[in-house]
Amino acid sequence: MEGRLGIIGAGSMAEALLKGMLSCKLFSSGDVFVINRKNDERLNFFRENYSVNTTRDYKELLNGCRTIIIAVKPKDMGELLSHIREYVTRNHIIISVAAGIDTGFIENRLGKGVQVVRAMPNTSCQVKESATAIARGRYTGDEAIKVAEEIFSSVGKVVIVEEQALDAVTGLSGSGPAYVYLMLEALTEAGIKAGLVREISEQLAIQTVFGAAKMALESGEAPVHLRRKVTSPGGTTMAGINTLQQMGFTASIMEAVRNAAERSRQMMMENSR
Ligand SMILES: NC(=O)C1=CN([C@@H]2O[C@H](COP(=O)(O)OP(=O)(O)OC[C@H]3O[C@@H](n4cnc5c(N)ncnc54)[C@H](OP(=O)(O)O)[C@@H]3O)[C@@H](O)[C@H]2O)C=CC1
Ligand SMILES: O=C(O)[C@@H]1CCC=N1
Repeated sequence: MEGRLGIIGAGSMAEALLKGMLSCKLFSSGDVFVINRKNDERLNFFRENYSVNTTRDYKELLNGCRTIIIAVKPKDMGELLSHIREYVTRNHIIISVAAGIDTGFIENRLGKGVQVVRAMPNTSCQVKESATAIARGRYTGDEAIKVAEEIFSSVGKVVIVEEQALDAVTGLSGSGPAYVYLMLEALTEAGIKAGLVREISEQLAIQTVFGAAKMALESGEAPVHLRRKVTSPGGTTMAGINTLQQMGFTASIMEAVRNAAERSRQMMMENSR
């Protein structure tokens, strides 16, 4: 991609994104500038491991880069926006991945009709398998959306949604990898309890989740049909599925996504105070 990329925040999301983008050569490391607030070790780590440029100067970052990814915690957004406000222009493309911070919040604090894209990727960016949703702000042109689409397509799949869908997206696919890891932890422990050694149990659990996701992606069949194919009447799967449902598996997933989406909405309220 042409031009330079500025990344504000040097945490786990920034690293996952950067790793994915560099590995598919969307940007060369010399064209990427990373800034954080105080953690020197983290900036050194980015410089040494990814050969990107690092700075502590918002002016340098904003003057040198047209496309900016903001990856700071939602609670730090207000303070950050007040620091960069004077350097941001209408030519910039500001992409925020912060959960629960809407484009209006960013537009109001940056002023002057800045182009903002709100994105919700997940940490699987690192292996180029993110599920990302993006939404445009009030002043965002088609070219800015294309740039964001290109960035997140380089690290996985992208859907474009209306902004009101982003809390639901956050509860489902933003937080989703953690639900799957929890399931992997549980499957591994269950396998051990059923008599397997840890290494084998974990390997089987991971490959099973990977294989099931790949089937759902590639077979063109709905998950409900794929599930029925595994479940022989009176067989082992039925015994397992019945237990899962008796213990509220579907209900707990529905409630988890609902609660996470609600938390995303709450975060907006907390941060706009
Ligand atoms: N982790 C995930 O799975 C996902 C996270 N997100 C979103 O990504 C964002 C980042 O999350 P995550 O990477 O987990 O958080 P981290 O805490 O790992 O990283 C946040 C980074 O922001 C830096 N920072 C804070 N304030 C400023 C500032 N004013 N200027 C420059 N840098 C600053 C911090 O550096 P320092 O301490 O030096 O200030 C830190 O390096 C969040 O908004 C989150 O909602 C979105 C999707 C998935
Ligand atoms: O837990 C969080 O708040 C962030 C947003 C989505 C995933 N992690």
